[in-house]
Amino acid sequence: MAGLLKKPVKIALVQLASGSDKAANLKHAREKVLEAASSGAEIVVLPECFNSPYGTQYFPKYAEQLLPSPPSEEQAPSFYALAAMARDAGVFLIGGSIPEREVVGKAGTEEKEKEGKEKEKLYNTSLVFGRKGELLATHRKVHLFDIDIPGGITFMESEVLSPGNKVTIVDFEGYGKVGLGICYDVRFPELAMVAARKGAWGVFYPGAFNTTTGPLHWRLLGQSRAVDNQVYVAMCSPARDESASYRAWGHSLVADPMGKVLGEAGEGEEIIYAELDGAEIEKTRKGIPVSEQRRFEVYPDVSKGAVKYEEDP
Ligand SMILES: NC(=O)CC(=O)C(=O)O
Repeated sequence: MAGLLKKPVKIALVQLASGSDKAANLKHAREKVLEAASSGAEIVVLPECFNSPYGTQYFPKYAEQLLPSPPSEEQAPSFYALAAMARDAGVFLIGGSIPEREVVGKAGTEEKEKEGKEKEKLYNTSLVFGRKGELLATHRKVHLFDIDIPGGITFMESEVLSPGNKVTIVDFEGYGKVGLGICYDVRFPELAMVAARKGAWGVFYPGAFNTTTGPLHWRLLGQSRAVDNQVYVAMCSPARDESASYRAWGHSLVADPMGKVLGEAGEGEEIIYAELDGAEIEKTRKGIPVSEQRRFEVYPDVSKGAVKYEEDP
């Protein structure tokens, strides 16, 4: 009987170097996605904010209107570029994340009349495309990155962004289901736990940790989510740009269901490949059967009850 991961799959994490020129970033991402596909990858992942520099000052300028369907290629170039990359490479593409603009209170609506003007909300959003370039899922970063470490880093995504409100699980036809989170989401075990208990074989995180938190937490969190749930975990970072206001940690990595790191990048641009096999999930779960040993009479099952899980898009 096929397990959660229905057949072995090769994945690629593209630790992309990007800058301030959106068109150049999209072109470069396309080259790398095609390169990964020509090396046999069937699922390709891009980093958080791969089409822009990362920072609250950049989100409004780079944001595109994406949903329910993008207005035009001119207004949503990243959406169309990602769809074309997935189609031309023939891969499942987890398109990192990009700043998204949602116009609320449209002209003529009651909300608009009350407010007297159109308003907009911004999100940090990941788009997932299938092999024919069709949109499979969208995930808006649920946990906004608001931290203040004296002498380290202060970052307040919530000054500009609104959070997403759902757990995202996407079905890759022929392979099975994966969960999706963006960066800071990895610090919240519940998202990965819900996805795993709903049958995901892996959890994918486009992310951009930094040089303060990255050294201690990035790898630890990736391994923790893998071990907690006995699933594969993949985390894909941008390459470090020493001249940027936000210096990404890099170190894109894949952890297996035992928590072993199968591949990890350095700080520069690089593609990390890993071959994933569902038999590893079954072997781990047979040897350490935590999923049968849970004590839901002692604590609640977070995958039950008030879980927001909407069909995508
Ligand atoms: N950039 C993030 O969302 C998260 C991060 O850098 C951290 O948690 O540390």
